[in-house]
Amino acid sequence: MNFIDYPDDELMAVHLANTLAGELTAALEHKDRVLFVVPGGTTPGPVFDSLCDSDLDWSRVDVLPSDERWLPEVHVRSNSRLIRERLMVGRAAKARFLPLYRKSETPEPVLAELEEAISPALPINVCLLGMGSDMHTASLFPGADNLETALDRYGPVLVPMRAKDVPEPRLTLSARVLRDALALHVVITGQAKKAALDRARSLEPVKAPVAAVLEEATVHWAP
Ligand SMILES: O=C1O[C@H](COP(=O)(O)O)[C@@H](O)[C@H](O)[C@H]1O
Repeated sequence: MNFIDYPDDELMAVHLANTLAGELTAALEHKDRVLFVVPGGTTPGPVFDSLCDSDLDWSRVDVLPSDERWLPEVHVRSNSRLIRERLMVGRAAKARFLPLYRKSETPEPVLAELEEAISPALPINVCLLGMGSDMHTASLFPGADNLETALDRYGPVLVPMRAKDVPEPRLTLSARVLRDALALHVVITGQAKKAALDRARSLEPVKAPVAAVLEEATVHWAP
């Protein structure tokens, strides 16, 4: 794991956005289309604000959420909504969005359809993840019903997930797919998440799911 700490979150957003733009540009030199995975939640907004006007060929970038809260896209908690409103604007509006949601009460009936839509775009070229202070990343939550499947090294691409205290069903990329990303970053802010990261480094992924991706990752932290 590589760890970068920044004096504040504004500097982190700008620096991280530059890093991601550089990696996307480099990937576009070798591939026709590149796959960029991004998180939802509260942390990545400022990174998206800085990244969306980067001068790169967004028309050849596929943007895929790391996980989705099973809610209509108009819902304020929808990860897709955040990504569309904060990342896929300005120059980045030309990117193609690969949703992890279809209109259905639960993820299971549309799982195969979604997996079929995203599998041809794999592996991930550039991946940005968030982390909760409970040590979850994407929707790999400690104690979640399908965590074992999602952590399996031969596991599927997508895994539906339900966890205590998580208000809606989730759909998440599996640890295997995230770990296979050619460039992998985790962005976190605040002392509580720094303490959670330190704790996760000495735990098994089944207790601290973020540990499943840390070895390959660069973690960006600001107070
Ligand atoms: O529920 C989720 O949480 C994580 C972390 O979110 P944050 O609000 O603490 O930044 C996020 O990375 C994930 O995409 C989201 O579904």
